[in-house]
Amino acid sequence: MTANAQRAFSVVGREAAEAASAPEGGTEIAIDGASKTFRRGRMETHALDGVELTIGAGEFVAIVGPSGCGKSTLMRLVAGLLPPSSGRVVIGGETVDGPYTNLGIVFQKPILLEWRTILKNVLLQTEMRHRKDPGLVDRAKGLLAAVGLEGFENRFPHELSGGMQQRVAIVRALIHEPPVLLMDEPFGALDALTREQMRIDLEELWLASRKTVLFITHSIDEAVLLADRVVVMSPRPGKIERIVDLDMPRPRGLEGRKDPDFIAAVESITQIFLARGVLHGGRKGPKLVSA
Ligand SMILES: Nc1ncnc2c1ncn2[C@@H]1O[C@H](COP(=O)(O)OP(=O)(O)OP(=O)(O)O)[C@@H](O)[C@H]1O
Repeated sequence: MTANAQRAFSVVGREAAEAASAPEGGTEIAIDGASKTFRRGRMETHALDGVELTIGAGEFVAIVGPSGCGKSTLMRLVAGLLPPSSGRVVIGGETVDGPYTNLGIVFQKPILLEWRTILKNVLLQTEMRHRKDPGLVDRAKGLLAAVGLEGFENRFPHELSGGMQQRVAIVRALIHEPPVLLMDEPFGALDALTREQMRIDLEELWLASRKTVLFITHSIDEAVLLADRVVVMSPRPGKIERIVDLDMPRPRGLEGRKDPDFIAAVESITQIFLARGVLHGGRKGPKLVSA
């Protein structure tokens, strides 16, 4: 699958660019002082507080933070699915003021339509956008093959494992060649081995297409192995606590874990969570040091 994915994705990217003038690579995302407070009656939840972050075109940024710190809320602001209470999100120079469609989203659950085949689940994305570019079916098949699903095009979701279904969800998010990919805990529901493989495959897909990726995860390891920068968020109301730059060579694959920079980055993020009381070392665990 490894060499296959590279090949299929660069071919798919080239064909898409030729057929639909879709941009290769990503688009810059600027989050400009975004805050969000949810209100219901007299109840207020201050979910996000003044988040300031620019994600460069083609950059892979991961966000880690404790449960409830506003990670999904931030993603929904970027996608235009929620309006910020203050501040704004700008994608490719355009202020987001409603659902932003030139992106792909992958959630923790694949959310496939049981009555549609795998191929038709993927093509749903293009049907909703009224896209009729030539070669769409071939492109969908190429992407499915690139994620190891050749021969499953005419199967139904219940015939696939959880990991395979999540691969379909990733293909569905990529079929319209969006310059931006938002991923909210995409591997959170998978077993550890499948999750590891998905992580390796995602890095390859990204290397071949260089989309701008915003990736939310609870796993420090996953964030460090995948990202160019890891954004560490504070407990609610979520603020950016620290941004960790990662300059490890790619592809990081399985070997990435041996890199001294990986070990140092995981340690430094763990210390931030220990210092904030998000993690506890246990009796034999690491001592709490102030981060
Ligand atoms: N639609 C909503 N109405 C009211 N409160 C909400 C809404 N969506 C989220 N919240 C609240 O905002 C806060 C942040 O939620 P959010 O889902 O963004 O956190 P998260 O960091 O993604 O959490 P997790 O890691 O557990 O998925 C939480 O306190 C949540 O209860």
